[in-house]
Amino acid sequence: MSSRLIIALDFPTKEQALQFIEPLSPQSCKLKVGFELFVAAGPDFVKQLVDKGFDVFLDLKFHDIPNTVASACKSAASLGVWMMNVHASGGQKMMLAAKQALEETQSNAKLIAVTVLTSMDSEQLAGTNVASSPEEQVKHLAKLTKASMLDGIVCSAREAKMLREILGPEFLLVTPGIRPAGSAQGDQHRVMTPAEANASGVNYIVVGRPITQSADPLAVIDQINLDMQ
Ligand SMILES: O=C(O)c1cc(=O)[nH]c(=O)n1[C@@H]1O[C@H](COP(=O)(O)O)[C@@H](O)[C@H]1O
Repeated sequence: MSSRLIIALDFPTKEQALQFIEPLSPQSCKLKVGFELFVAAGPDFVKQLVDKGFDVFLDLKFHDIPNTVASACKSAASLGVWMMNVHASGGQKMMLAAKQALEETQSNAKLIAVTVLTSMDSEQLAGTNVASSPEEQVKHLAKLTKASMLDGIVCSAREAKMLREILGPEFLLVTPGIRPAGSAQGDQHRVMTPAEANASGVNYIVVGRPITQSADPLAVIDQINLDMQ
C-alpha cells in the first residue's frame, strides 16, 4: 500500500529540497510543493519530482475568479502532479470551473479544496467576519466542495470524524496541522497526532516541520508510517 504521509517540502531553495529528498523513496511518502518552494524553484522542479516517481501535491491554494482558477488548474495538470488545491471560499462557480477544466485535460489529478486553514481558531475566524465556529464553517465549505464535484478537502484531523459521517467514505480528507507527541505546535492551532488522525478516518496527513526540521527525518517518517497503519 502506498504511504498516506505527504511531506510538506517547505524549503527556500531547490538545492535544499533536493538534498532533503535524496534518501526518500516514493513508497515511503508523497511530497507537497507549496508557495515557498514553487516561487523559488518553479514548475520544472515540480516535474523533476514527478519524474523521480513521487506523487506530488501542488499546494498553490488557487483563489481567484473562475476563469483564472480553471486555467491555473490546467497548467498545474500539465506538470503531471497527483493532487492540487483551491480555496473553497472562492465559491461554487469557481470550483465547478476548476473541476471542468481538469476534466478537459488528460490528467487524472485529484482536485481538493481548503476549508478553514488549520492555523485559524474561532477568534481569528471572527476577525474575518465569519461568526460560525471553525467546525461549522468547515462543515459548510466541505458540503459546498462536495456539491461542486471535487475529490475532497483540506481540513483539520479534529474535524475528520464528523465530516466522514456527513460526506461518505469516498470523499478525501487531507489533514495538515499534524504534530507527533512532543513536537512544537508553531503557528498551527487545530492539531492532532498522526495516530489520532488515523483513528479519525483521514485519508492523508500533511507533515512539514516535525519532519523537515528533525535531526533524524527518516526515523520520524518511519514512525509516522507505522502510526498510520
Ligand atoms: O493546504 C495545505 O497544505 C495546508 C492547509 C492548512 O489548512 N494548513 C496547513 O498547514 N497547510 C500546509 O501544510 C503544511 C504544514 O506544515 P507544518 O505545520 O510544518 O507541518 C504547510 O505547508 C502548510 O502550507
